Amino acid sequence: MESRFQPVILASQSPRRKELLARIFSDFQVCPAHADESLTPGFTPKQNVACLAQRKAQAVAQHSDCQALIIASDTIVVCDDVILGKPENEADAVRMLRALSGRTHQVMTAVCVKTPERELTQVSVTDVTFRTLRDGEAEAYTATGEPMDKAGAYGIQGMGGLFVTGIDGDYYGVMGLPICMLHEMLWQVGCDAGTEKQKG
Ligand SMILES: Cc1cn([C@H]2C[C@H](O)[C@@H](COP(=O)(O)OP(=O)(O)OP(=O)(O)O)O2)c(=O)[nH]c1=O
Repeated sequence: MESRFQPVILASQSPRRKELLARIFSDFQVCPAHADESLTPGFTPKQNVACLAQRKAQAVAQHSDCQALIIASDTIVVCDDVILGKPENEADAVRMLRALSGRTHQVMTAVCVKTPERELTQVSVTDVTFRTLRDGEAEAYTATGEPMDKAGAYGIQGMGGLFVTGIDGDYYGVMGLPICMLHEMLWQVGCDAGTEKQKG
């Protein structure tokens, strides 16, 4: 069975998500979502990240072909119930990295899959443990620029991986797109993405 949804649209500007979605679909469109990314007071971190992914999917759906399959995602880092999004500036990045030093935090990535008939949202949660950072390490890492477009101010797939002593959960969820969970969700909405790449 082939996907009956055309086209497949990734509602994201993230190069990591594009790279990871290419493991499932060989052909898809990329359409960055312009959605309100403010948090909702009173929501848990899980509810907030789910809501952000839904907003991104809905924003792109408004301008899309009626048979489109839209995939949107949002990633947050949660440390002691405090949500860390992308750092606002270098000082903010250093502050986040120091908060994560020597501790275990959660990375939550929500995925929203939207078809003409259905909208399905799920959240992947992964525990990530950082070793204790030495004096000056947070500043030196921030100066590389790598933290600036990433939730929690680090990239596990880059030099940020040097801080990680272990993870419990989905590595790809930490990177921004949990491909195993997404693949299962695609089945649930009636898109047979198969185990081999197919045309979107
Ligand atoms: C924790 C962590 C986050 N990230 C990234 C994934 C996300 O791209 C980013 C969190 O920001 P998001 O707001 O989830 O996504 P984005 O702005 O990059 O892209 P878009 O909204 O258009 O989809 O942090 C990593 O790349 N590696 C990591 O280890």
